[in-house]
Amino acid sequence: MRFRKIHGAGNDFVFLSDPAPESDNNWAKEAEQLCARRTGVGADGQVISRLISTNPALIEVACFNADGSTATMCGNALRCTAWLARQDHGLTTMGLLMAGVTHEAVVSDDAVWVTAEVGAVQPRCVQAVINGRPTWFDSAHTGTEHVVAVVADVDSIDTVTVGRLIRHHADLAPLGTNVNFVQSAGSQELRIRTYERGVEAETLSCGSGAVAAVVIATMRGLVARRPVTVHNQAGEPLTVRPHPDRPTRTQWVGGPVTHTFEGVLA
Ligand SMILES: N[C@H](CCC[C@H](N)C(=O)O)C(=O)O
Repeated sequence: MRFRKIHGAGNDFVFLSDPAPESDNNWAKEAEQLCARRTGVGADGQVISRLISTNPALIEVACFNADGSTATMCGNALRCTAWLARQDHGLTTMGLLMAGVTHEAVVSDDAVWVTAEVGAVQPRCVQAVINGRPTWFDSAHTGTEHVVAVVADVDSIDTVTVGRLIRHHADLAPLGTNVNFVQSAGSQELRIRTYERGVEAETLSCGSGAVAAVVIATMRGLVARRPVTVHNQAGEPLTVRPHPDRPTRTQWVGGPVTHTFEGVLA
């Protein structure tokens, strides 16, 4: 089977596009094997995409985390899927159906944009001591579980240690959460670091995490309800902006997509 390796602002995926309908693969197990950094292709996740209609253009997307768990939303995987849909099918606008939710997508030459739906927000849902300072995390559901802590300096955080602590916090069981650390970086600019559930590590960027960060940063008065640049560990910022028709419910997240290599699975 052919695969393509693509990253969305540093969040990397193994893509299997339009697999034969009769293939009865155990995708979760396949994801675990293919995402392994030493013994597989190496990725944060595996994405299976299928064009299910051309008019209107609709693509079904399934995303598995590196540990084989299912991601109900992955902004960067959706952005990469949309980029591929332009390559493969010449589509520049389309719907992307993931975990029962249809996301809008727009592909331009310099960025790929997808929508994220914003659900429940809960201020101060869990606390941790970070560098000796008790710090609250607010939660924001952006298609998947995210918590966000506003901190003075994201570089000073041991993201893996604190991330794991919060990800496994008893109050957030059994689902757990992705964990974001956010810092104000000027007018309409944030810096972010994300510990991702399912990868169980810090990733270089996270689309739904960037959206959660902007939702919480807006609530906390760090940014206004206008486009926000979110600087990540990849050095390839994502931009988050409110959907003009439903600014409180839906955000667009956009940024670069890079096709790095492709091959055939042995
Ligand atoms: N990196 C992804 C999020 C993956 C979410 C996943 N870690 C989970 O919650 O299962 C993004 O760009 O939105």
